[in-house]
Amino acid sequence: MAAKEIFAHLGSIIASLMFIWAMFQQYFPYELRSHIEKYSKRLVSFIYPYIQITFHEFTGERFMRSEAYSAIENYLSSKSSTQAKRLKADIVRNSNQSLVLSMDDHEEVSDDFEGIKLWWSSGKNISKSQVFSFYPVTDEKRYYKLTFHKRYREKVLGPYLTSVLKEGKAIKVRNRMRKLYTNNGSMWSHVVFEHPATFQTLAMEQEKKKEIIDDLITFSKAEDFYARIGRAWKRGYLLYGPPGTGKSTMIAAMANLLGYDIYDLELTAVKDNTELRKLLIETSSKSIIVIEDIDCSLDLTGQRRKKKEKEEEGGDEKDPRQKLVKEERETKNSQVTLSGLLNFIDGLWSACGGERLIVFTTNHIEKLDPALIRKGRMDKHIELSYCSFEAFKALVKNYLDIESHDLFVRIGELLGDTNMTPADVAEHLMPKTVPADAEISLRSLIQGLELAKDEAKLKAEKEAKETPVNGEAKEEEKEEKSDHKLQNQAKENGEADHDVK
Ligand SMILES: Nc1ncnc2c1ncn2[C@@H]1O[C@H](COP(=O)(O)OP(=O)(O)OP(=O)(O)O)[C@@H](O)[C@H]1O
Ligand SMILES: [Mg+2]
Repeated sequence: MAAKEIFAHLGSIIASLMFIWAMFQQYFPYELRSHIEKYSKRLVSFIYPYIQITFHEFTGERFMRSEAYSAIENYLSSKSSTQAKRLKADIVRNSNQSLVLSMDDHEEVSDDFEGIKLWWSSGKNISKSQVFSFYPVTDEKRYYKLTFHKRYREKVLGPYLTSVLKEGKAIKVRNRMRKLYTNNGSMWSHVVFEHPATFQTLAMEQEKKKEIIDDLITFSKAEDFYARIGRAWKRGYLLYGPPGTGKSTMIAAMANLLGYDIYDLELTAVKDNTELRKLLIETSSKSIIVIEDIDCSLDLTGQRRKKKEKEEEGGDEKDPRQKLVKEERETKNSQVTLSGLLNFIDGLWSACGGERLIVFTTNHIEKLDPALIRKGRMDKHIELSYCSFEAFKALVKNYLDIESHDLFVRIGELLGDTNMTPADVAEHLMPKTVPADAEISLRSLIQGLELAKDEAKLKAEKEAKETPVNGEAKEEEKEEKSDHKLQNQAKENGEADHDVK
């Protein structure tokens, strides 16, 4: 009964206060009112020891959302979900479509920074549009307000706000939709990148996998280190191995691990070095620039072939018409040169900020120019090879969800004797029935392995028979190889960066 009376009283007091406030606003002359408001605010700030900072959603240019506001929104999202009672929910389209909660208007959450207590509250100002319309548009201006004791002014304005903005931006990067860019001539176009590959699902030796993950994480956190030693914040990876051993899969896993965008650069579609420069300058920070099958996209053997061509055509060049035709053909073929690419890996990066990984893949590492893959350009060389027993166990855990089986011993033996790629092994392990029957898949794998072993044996026998006949050809090949070696040595001795045209 008593509580009811109190509420009744409270109600009437609030009603009277509101009435007085309305009268005050209506009948007090404007000048007087603003004076009273000004002085009352001063009085309040004199007694009230707290400082308030407001961060508006839109500042200056009306349609530009304030960066600080969205960073704070992200920063507060984790705090709001545990503290605020009224929340707003929204779906963020990232790799796992998570639900993001933020605090609703007029909610408050507290925060703690080195023992300092602070309060964040959200609110909105509603101003009616001045334009007359049948559907009056109300203009909502949201803001966040930070309140703290004036004693901590310096600490809050400096380190605290910096850390809030930094963390907020980092959360935004984590939540954003990632993109896969491809170049169409000299333009990038992009689609949403949603590849499910992760390092957990990647089949390779555990130790090697851990080393790569550690390397990537260290790189992504080393901004200060790279700045201190005066190097551009970039790292080159060369992934090599036979087709179907997981090179492309690993690139997707890298992007998923670090939350980077991917720029899949198709060199054959790039006209010349100028276009390459333009494309690379347009790439954003936090990205992986991928050039697949580098040996195929860049004609590294071109130099030698052109020399031979010149020798053959040496006599004809006196004829100006033929010379013209030849030059024309050369300019048509002239695409990106090795030196153009090298300049980019080395030169440009120092100029534009932000972290970048550059990944080359190839099936034939021996064909690559040593200038391209020396340390500093391609810092880490990763070999992806045929399926080992350890890699098989990882695959079988993913595909069939088993960790041991009687047939594993036989499979282990066969994997040691034959070269089968993880892609082929994976194909055998694909469930063939619903529900999956592990035994059927494993037997199919054994059959496949036995077949591959027999084929390899036949091939070896055939080659052994043909060897004496092909002896001369082998000799020639050897000569070519030593020729190549000599060239490479010459390049390493200082003229590494010259054009290979
Ligand atoms: N190490 C691996 N772990 C898990 N799956 C793998 C692995 N290697 C290959 N696969 C499977 O095989 C398929 C082909 O692999 P991927 O495209 O990565 O090969 P690649 O090395 O890029 O081949 P290519 O040289 O022809 O481009 C993938 O879809 C993937 O599912
Ligand atoms: Mg590939």
